[in-house]
Amino acid sequence: MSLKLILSINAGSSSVKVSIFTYTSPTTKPKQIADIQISGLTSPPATLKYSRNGSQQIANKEILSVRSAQDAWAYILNTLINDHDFTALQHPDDIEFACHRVVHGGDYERPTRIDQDTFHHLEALSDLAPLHNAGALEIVKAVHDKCPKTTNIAFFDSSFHATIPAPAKTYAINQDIARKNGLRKYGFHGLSYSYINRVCASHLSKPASEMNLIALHLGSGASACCIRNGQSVDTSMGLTPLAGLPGATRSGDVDPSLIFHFTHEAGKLSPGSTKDMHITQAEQVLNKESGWKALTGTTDFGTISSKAGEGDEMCKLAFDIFVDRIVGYVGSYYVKLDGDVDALVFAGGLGEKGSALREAVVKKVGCLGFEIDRSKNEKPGDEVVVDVGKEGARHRVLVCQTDEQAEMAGQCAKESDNLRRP
Ligand SMILES: Nc1ncnc2c1ncn2[C@@H]1O[C@H](COP(=O)(O)OP(=O)(O)O)[C@@H](O)[C@H]1O
Ligand SMILES: CC(=O)OP(=O)(O)O
Ligand SMILES: [Mg+2]
Repeated sequence: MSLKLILSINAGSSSVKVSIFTYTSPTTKPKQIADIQISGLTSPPATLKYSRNGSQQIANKEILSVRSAQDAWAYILNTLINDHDFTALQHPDDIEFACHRVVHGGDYERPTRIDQDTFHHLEALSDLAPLHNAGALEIVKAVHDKCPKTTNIAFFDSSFHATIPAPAKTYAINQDIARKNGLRKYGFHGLSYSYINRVCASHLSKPASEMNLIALHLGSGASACCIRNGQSVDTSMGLTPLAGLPGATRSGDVDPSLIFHFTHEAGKLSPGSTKDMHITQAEQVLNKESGWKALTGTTDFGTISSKAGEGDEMCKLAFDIFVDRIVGYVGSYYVKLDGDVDALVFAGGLGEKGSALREAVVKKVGCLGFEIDRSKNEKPGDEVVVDVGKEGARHRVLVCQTDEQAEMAGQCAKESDNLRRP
């Protein structure tokens, strides 16, 4: 019999990333054997990258036909199955577990096997994560159809934030209605924060349960997380991933009244709604037509950052808005941690690649004891965690190559005996 595989699927708002792992037992760490991703879904043409056993097979191939998470998944599965040299994955039955990153998990606090009931519960949450859940569930359906023997497990971005205390997660609104409708802060990017906490703990030789971090996951969607003793005690996203920091197409926090002055049709159903997902014009505007795209015309922060450096006015404004909002969270979380901070951590596409952004943020929070080492910051290298702070500074600054797929695979292997279908 061939080796059993875990396939981890991460449907982000601008990308679909899939990693394939082998595993032998619940106590051994899964080994990544292939990684394939399609990114740039919000700034076409999308590009494909594929590597197997550490060697690159495809580098940045432009694929004009792919425009959605579903297209991306179909393209990825085809690429894997048609790679006849990928001997570990020759047949769909080789995949024992498919791990799906599901952004909004409502009250789910643990990874959950997806049966019909769970699927319907998650469908009901799609309206609360309009850039994510519906796409992820389409992929679940496709795996279910194409790989009938595979067990599908949902891993929730919101689970890591189940520890946020009441004052931080409660909105100051009528609590009867809040409870009835589940209106509270959930928080997202939790798979990433869980991974960041663990690998940074190992980098600093500290137990994961004693880590105090201000962690920034800055991707197409961006958030900040305050971690005390290895647990989330606050985060910037809220009921939905719209709250907090701006993103590629998201406004982040605005005065809630703003939308009624922006359009008189705020409450009407948006033409962007589908059979499975209902969103209002307000949600359409603030989730899909705002952020970097609205300010600069592009969702690629790499481009924005370099144009800002060349003096483009709107790109500079977008860059400065981001720095302004990020440092607001760093200051707030520094106070929540009573200044007892092991590190400020940058992760996610922009956090890992955006050296100018890191430099600008760290400079602004210099008064708290963070300092950047410019040469380390320019080229942090390929290690999972790298120090980019100045030696001798009061607090450390780290860059972490976060890996939501590895986080899911690790948790899946550990709990495989419980997650397997009876
Ligand atoms: N060199 C760069 N500098 C700054 N940002 C970058 C750079 N390269 C890519 N990015 C940003 O990273 C984003 C993708 O981040 P990622 O975390 O992979 O996205 P997702 O939210 O889809 O998971 C891109 O949209 C782009 O804005
Ligand atoms: C929650 C969220 O915004 O995720 P992503 O950054 O992957 O789009
Ligand atoms: Mg992401």
